[in-house]
Amino acid sequence: MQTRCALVGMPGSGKTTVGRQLARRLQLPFVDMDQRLEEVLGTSIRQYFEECGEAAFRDHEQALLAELAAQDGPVVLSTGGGVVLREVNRAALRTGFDTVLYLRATPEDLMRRLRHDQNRPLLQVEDPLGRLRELYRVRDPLYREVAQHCVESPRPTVHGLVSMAAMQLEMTAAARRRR
Ligand SMILES: Nc1ncnc2c1ncn2[C@@H]1O[C@H](COP(=O)(O)OP(=O)(O)O)[C@@H](O)[C@H]1O
Ligand SMILES: O=C(O)C1=C[C@@H](OP(=O)(O)O)[C@@H](O)[C@H](O)C1
Ligand SMILES: [Mg+2]
Repeated sequence: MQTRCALVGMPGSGKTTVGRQLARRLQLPFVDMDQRLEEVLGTSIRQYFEECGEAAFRDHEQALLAELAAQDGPVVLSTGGGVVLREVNRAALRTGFDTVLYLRATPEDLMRRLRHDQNRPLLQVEDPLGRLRELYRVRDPLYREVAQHCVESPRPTVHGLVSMAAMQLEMTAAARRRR
């Protein structure tokens, strides 16, 4: 299948894990924005946040998304959870990709997954669940605004999410062919 798909969602929703497996299943090139940014910045995201701050990170994220959105050719793109915060990024997602999928998960589920994770700078706080709830309150409407489809399940497994995402892309591609 030839498609340009982007995955959005909260940190821990599975964008990186599901995106990689989805790309493998559909035999499409895979790009993870955070992995690319770590290569460009020459350091980990967490380290970069600590040394240069979130705003500097967001500028690099915006520049990379603009570059990726201007390319053509099939791709599965896993974004970082905060990419939807800037309107210019939401516009790039809308214009640069055929399909944007929102991997939705509740703050409580995300907390269970990320309890021992030290790589997400925004969650290295005293009350990470409170932070996740606050991020979710602000971002859930933005993910919904930018995505055509919401991929969710009460008991999601990575395999289940990959299947749901693949099905959604097949349906979108078929609808496009009929038009
Ligand atoms: N649906 C899921 N069910 C259980 N664990 C998951 C699921 N999605 C992701 N994970 C796990 O949660 C962690 C964060 O996933 P990741 O793909 O890095 O999320 P994101 O890129 O959205 O921040 C990883 O350890 C991953 O294996
Ligand atoms: O939610 C966020 O603002 C961020 C999420 C991270 O990516 P994941 O969503 O893959 O964790 C990474 O881009 C950075 O730490 C900021
Ligand atoms: Mg990720």
